[in-house]
Amino acid sequence: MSLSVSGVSVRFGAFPALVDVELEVAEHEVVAVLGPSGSGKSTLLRVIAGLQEPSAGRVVLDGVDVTRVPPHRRGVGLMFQDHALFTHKDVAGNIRFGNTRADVASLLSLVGLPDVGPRAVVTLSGGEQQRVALARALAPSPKLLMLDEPLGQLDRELRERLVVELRRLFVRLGTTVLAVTHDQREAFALADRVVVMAGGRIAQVGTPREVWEQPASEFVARFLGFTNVAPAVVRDGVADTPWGTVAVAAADGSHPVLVRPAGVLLSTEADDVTGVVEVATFAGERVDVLVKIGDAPSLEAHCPAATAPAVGETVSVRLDPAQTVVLPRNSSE
Ligand SMILES: Nc1ncnc2c1ncn2[C@@H]1O[C@H](COP(=O)(O)OP(=O)(O)OP(=O)(O)O)[C@@H](O)[C@H]1O
Repeated sequence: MSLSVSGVSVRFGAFPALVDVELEVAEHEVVAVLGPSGSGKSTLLRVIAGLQEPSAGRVVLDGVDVTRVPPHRRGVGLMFQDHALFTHKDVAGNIRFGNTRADVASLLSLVGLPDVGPRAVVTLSGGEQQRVALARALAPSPKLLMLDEPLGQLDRELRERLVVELRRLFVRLGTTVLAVTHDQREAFALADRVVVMAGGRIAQVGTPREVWEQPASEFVARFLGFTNVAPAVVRDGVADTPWGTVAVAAADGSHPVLVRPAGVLLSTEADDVTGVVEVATFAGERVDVLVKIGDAPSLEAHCPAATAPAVGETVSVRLDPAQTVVLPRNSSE
């Protein structure tokens, strides 16, 4: 099922929860909606599901305007953050609640739990309950499946495993999926495209790679976890940053600049810019280092473990142009 959201706004009293949101999702596409708490992700899902009436705008499913169609007639499935299984029913009973004619055995084998039908819900682990909730959401064979923080409550290791399973399952089923998450790694692993929201607006839409490589604003860059963002003055293809100069392809003027931690090159050879290692955190194959250069904000560097400097060491700092991104000057945040 294809989805088109156009000009959707939602106000709660004077508070604008969604502002003129435009979003197109193609049939079979998996899209993740990403953003900080309160940015409007759940509200957007609720508008599409028909649980929240928009103050303005339209929701179109497969070419049909459903803005005034009640939720149960939209053919969309919704799985909420707190998966809200009925604890007084067994697993099979929970799945049939969504659809009395559901093929419980196939749905359970689809989510990798073939034998749990007769089990009491409370005897399942958190991850198993999450999968049962997914099986229940899939029971009516929705053409558009919407998931609100599908892996929200689980620990990181389980989430990383389940997200790969979910992705495979969606590809196999060919269902159009819209999934809300506040975790960028989860969004990147799950989705064909991600939508980054900020303050009720869409801050960026793109493939995970596009968003990672070229954040649309300083806000998006910081939300993705990049901390090396600072104002720079560009002249003749060279950006003057608080951490030294670096070649960039940008017009002259002031721009925020992002330097990815892998592009902060540290060495013990004498060079123009030097700093002192404040923190060195072992992270397996690499060491995450914070370097203090004069009064500049601390600079994060990812160093190969074999050559990483120690705390207190003085190091030369160079910035790799290939890992430097000039961000738009007038970011909306
Ligand atoms: N029924 C409501 N009445 C008033 N304000 C609301 C209502 N529902 C949501 N809001 C507000 O709208 C904003 C967006 O809420 P929403 O739940 O969509 O955010 P979110 O991005 O899903 O956040 P989270 O990641 O914390 O779930 C929040 O500031 C929230 O407090």
